[in-house]
Amino acid sequence: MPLFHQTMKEHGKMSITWFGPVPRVTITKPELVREVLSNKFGHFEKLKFGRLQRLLHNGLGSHEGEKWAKHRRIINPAFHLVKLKRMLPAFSACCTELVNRWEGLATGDEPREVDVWPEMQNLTGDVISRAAFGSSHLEGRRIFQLQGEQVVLFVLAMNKLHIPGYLFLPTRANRRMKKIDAEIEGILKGIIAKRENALKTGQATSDDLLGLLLESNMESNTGITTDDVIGECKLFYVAGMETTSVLLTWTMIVLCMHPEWQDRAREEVLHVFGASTPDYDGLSRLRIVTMVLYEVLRLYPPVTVLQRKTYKPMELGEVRYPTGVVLMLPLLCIHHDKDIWGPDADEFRPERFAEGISKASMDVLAFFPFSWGPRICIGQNFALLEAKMALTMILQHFAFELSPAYTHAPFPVGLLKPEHGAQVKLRKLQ
Ligand code: HEM
Repeated sequence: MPLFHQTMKEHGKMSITWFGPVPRVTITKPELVREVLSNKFGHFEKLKFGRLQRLLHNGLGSHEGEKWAKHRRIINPAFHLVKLKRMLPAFSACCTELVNRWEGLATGDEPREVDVWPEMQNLTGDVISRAAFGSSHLEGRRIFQLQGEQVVLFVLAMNKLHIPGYLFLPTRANRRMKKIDAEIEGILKGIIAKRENALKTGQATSDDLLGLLLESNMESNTGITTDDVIGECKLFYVAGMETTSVLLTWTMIVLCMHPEWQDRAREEVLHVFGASTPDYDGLSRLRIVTMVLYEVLRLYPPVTVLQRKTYKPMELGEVRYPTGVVLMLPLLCIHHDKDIWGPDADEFRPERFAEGISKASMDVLAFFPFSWGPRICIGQNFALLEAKMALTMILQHFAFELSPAYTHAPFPVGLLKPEHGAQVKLRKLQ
């Protein structure tokens, strides 16, 4: 993030820049970041991208006030521990498919080159489809392919948003975005109609996310509408698929760069599970794997910057802000701050998490890859469980190293992605 880096170098850790007529204040002191994210007095709101945002999703992540509180209350139970445990067979089924496909590729003694980034996108898209739609997950597959394309078009359109009415122009990209949106809505409406019929005749369980949303949709007055259900389903693909896929991608890349940690993680996995399918209790006991995932989330947080806007005049850290100021919280910079993490802040050292998050740095508030406060990521336990399951099964079956074709270029477009892919050589373990 060269702009943040340069601004902080020239003007210090707290600075102001202008985005056209909008003042943007960068805040990097962890206690101030925490104050913004805890939003005790409701003075901060999320940024709105209007029509463009609705083309991508219209769910929990963009709601405010009562609507947000109601949706969060309805969706929360889908992420309770007991529900997550029930999702584990779906996680392992998706991972088994991945391992089988890779085993088919890496036959013989020769290592086989694979770009693991699209592989991880497929995996996490499959996992979300199963968790959200249960038995209709195959129909959901098409959605994540379409949503993947929509995210790319969304990021390109963001750069042109300052041209008023741009979205209404019949450019090729705009027409494609609308077509994708219509196709996704069509698939979701089909899945929803099928499930509603099944619910009415008492055939379906409400265990998955769609079931929970529809149950609430059927409660008159207090429930949510069918459009809301569609908005939330779209969001789950955007929020849950790309984030976890980049976490897994960076984890594989970093474990290639640090084979000693790959060996340690594999030793632990084989010690706990041998060749068996991972279960919940075993996954919760994985210490080295957890330390590795935390250190990857610190160095390569999928979400690199959070943004909020002042909704009313307010005071923060002895500075008084008017309405409409954008507050930039560059979590990537805070995760790399040498004053907080020590002189080796840029190095991969999972052992800093050996005694948990609270002892990893000089400031317990400085690690927040899933954000903080009331709007903390609803899927963080889901994502960590999924990542542990996938990494465990990969380590059980393969050793991996970087391919000469790989170029290290973390690239923050929307999320922190590998600009030129993630080519890795896989060797099947006997
Ligand atoms: C490594 C994986 C993930 C990371 C790093 C991550 C990170 C985040 C962050 C930083 C936010 C806060 C955004 C903001 O306030 O501006 C967020 C919100 C959210 N995340 Fe995640 N996320 C991950 C996985 C998931 C998964 C798997 C799901 C769903 C299955 C999910 C669903 C959501 C939702 C619905 C919100 C909005 C919550 C609200 O506004 O109340 N995320 N995530």
